[in-house]
Amino acid sequence: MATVAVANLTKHYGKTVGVDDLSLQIGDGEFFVILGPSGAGKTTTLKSIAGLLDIDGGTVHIGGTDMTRVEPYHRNVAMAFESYALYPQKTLRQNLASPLKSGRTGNYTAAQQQERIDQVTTTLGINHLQDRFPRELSNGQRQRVALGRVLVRPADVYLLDEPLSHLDAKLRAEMRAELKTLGAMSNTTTIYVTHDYQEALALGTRIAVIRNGKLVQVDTPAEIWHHPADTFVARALGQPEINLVDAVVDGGNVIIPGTKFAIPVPGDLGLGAGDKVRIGIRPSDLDLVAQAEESAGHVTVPGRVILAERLGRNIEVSVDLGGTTLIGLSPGGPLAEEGVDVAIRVDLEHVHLFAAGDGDTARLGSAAQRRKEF
Ligand SMILES: Nc1ncnc2c1ncn2[C@@H]1O[C@H](COP(=O)(O)OP(=O)(O)OP(=O)(O)O)[C@@H](O)[C@H]1O
Repeated sequence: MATVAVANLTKHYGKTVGVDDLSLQIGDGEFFVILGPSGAGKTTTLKSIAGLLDIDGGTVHIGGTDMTRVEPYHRNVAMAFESYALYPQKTLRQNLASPLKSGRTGNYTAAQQQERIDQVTTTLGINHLQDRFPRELSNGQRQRVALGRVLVRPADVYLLDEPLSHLDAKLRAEMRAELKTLGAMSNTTTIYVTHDYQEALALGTRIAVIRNGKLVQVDTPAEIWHHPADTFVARALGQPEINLVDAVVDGGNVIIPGTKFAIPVPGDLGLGAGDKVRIGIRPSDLDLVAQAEESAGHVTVPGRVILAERLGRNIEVSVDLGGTTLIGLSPGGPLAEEGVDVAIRVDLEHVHLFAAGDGDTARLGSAAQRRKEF
């Protein structure tokens, strides 16, 4: 177990930005997730912590010790990559035993080795396959063995780079649950890279969202979900994506022009008449009701369902509010039908306000302000 502190980390590949002045503080025993789209700099960050890259600037401390110039071998971190190599001529058990034989992490008796192997293979659901060779395993099983090769070795920090990316959705969900128990069990500091927001929300004690090599927000999954720092973070989480709609301050209300959407202007944000903002509403926070009735703490707006498509367990509904369409997720029923006049109802706490603009714009007000806004 160890803390990890990355300060002002910078790495360029020629003219391409890998990471740019990135700072992260990771606590002892944390399961810390780095979330970001392809090319955001996730792998570059992990490799820098592992010592596998020549960085341009910044420092890496592990367990309070400056490791910036220390060879990877002496950092006592274990890193798993997206693509894994297994020894083809060794069984699953032998593949997992080899990291325990290197000697640098202590000497294990055969019984101790087997105990660790059993623990890891049980967690990963491959205990019954210990005598198989890699060629006798499915891709998903091979990926789990490769992950096992990392986890079997005691290390101060595990660095996992999209370890579930090659698994199908069902297996991924299962493995996610298993990894969570493993994290809780081993108590080792883990830094886990993914571009899958569900994985990030399910696994992370905290999540760092990065974009173009820069940190955008770092917080608990609940904070990131409920108080995204900007529209980029808001859009990165949730499927279907958060609705983002232009709005304007009119009198004491924020309104969406052309619709009956009106919410009181939140205090403390310094908004005045005519100011433009963007409203964000997650589809999962939008309920369909029969009519627009006043309801304390909510905004209700009449509209019409113009599209209803099944999306797994839910129906994705597009509701036209008068030239503005919002997407909602409904469990079904008579309101979730095309052509039906309905109203949408949203808890005011779930109405996000962002600065006006087309690209990524910032959340208005601090998280603390926003929480007591309405
Ligand atoms: N060896 C390299 N040479 C040149 N450019 C690189 C190299 N490695 C990474 N990059 C670039 O640096 C940026 C960050 O890459 P990185 O692999 O860290 O992103 P990532 O977030 O891990 O992406 P992915 O999810 O696709 O793996 C990208 O623009 C990438 O093209």
